[in-house]
Amino acid sequence: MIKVSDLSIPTLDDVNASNKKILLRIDINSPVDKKTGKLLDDSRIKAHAYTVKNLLERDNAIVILSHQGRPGDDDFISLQQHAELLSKHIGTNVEFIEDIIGPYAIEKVKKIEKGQIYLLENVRLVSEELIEAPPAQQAKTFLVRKLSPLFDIYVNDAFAAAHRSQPSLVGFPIVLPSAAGKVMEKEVSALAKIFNPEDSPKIFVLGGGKVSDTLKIIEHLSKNRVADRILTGGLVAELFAAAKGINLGKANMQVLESKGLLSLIPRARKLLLSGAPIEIPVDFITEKQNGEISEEPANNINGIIKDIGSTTIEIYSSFIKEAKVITMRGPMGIIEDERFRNGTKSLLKSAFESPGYVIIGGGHMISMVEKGIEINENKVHISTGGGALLLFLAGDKLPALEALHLSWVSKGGKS
Ligand SMILES: Nc1ncnc2c1ncn2[C@@H]1O[C@H](COP(=O)(O)OP(=O)(O)OP(=O)(O)O)[C@@H](O)[C@H]1O
Ligand SMILES: O=C(O)[C@H](O)COP(=O)(O)O
Repeated sequence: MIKVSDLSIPTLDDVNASNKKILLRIDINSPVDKKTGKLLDDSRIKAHAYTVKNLLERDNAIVILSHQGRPGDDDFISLQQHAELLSKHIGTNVEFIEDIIGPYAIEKVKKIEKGQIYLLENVRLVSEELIEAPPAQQAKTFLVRKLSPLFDIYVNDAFAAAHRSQPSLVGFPIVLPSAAGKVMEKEVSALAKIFNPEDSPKIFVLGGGKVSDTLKIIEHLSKNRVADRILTGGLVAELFAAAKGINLGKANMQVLESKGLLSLIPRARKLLLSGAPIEIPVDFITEKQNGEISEEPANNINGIIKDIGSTTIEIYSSFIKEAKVITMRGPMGIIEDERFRNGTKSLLKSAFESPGYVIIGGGHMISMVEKGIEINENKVHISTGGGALLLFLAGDKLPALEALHLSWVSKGGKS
């Protein structure tokens, strides 16, 4: 049992997860190379392999659900590659089932035997999965009604998706005995232990491309007064620069417009005016149409913004070195291109060298942590979460954790 504020979260040891048919929700949403469609990083797959192995050792039959990307985006792809990588990390074959709730999947799941592992297709192909609603409502979806009668236990290991109130995350705990998996347990207990609200200064380094989500997170961090300083990069920085009235040039404003981000400017401006401790880069690495790469001050931009500049790196690094806790999510630049990785790499280096505690989250950010470097677990927590991690640190109750709590108390705290 894990206690998170007033929530009681059951673990695998609380639900007798042996010799059972288990529905396991994981989050193996991974960065994808736009050109080749290949996965760029398998950190999340590796992390969840540990839970699957644990369930396998307990003589269970395991059916796995996960999502990848969002409909309409380049990284909204099949889970075929994920099944291969999961097999590699577990050391046992994970059969990929190209179906979710159709007759093929249902027949396969009915016949699954102990020791077998199936990975169903990307759950976001089921349109219901994209609608957020309270657990009781999600329990009535086709997804939950079709799959739940085929299982004994539901295990939620998807910490990285725990901030979404989607059927695969909050619907099943209403109808099945449920528990947190090993990754969920490790994340929640580690973060609760290391993240002391009293420790300051707390610095958040927030970049990447999920601007709308990050804006919401900054609103929460600011409202709950959790952050002493928020260092922005990536498209998040561009939004705040535009909100501050900095002229980023026509081409960059067009990038913001094409991503539907201009409508977020009033909210970003409100945060700035309310005194939220948001820092904006003073220079950027840009690329012109003819391929020329330059470093330009924020108030005189001619190319397209691709990374933060060297003065920004210097200033941000000095803040990072003074912090007690540094949380980083979302890269500073377009890291898919090697030429624009320097900002992210340099800030990661500063964080690892700083005396403060470092929490790193988000698929792209994790992929930038050098493979093979020694991580001191007493000083660094590499989280599988991105948005979920930050909302958890902001003090929000995550819907998936609330649903596990509901499941537990509805059974009188018994399995
Ligand atoms: N200036 C920029 N302009 C456009 N895209 C950018 C810029 N800076 C970063 N990005 C893009 O942001 C994307 C990563 O952002 P994202 O918010 O998904 O981070 P993440 O670490 O993967 O977090 P999560 O796992 O929570 O999604 C990359 O594809 C990168 O190219
Ligand atoms: O990468 C993430 O943050 C999680 O997989 C959740 O994905 P989402 O932001 O598309 O819901």
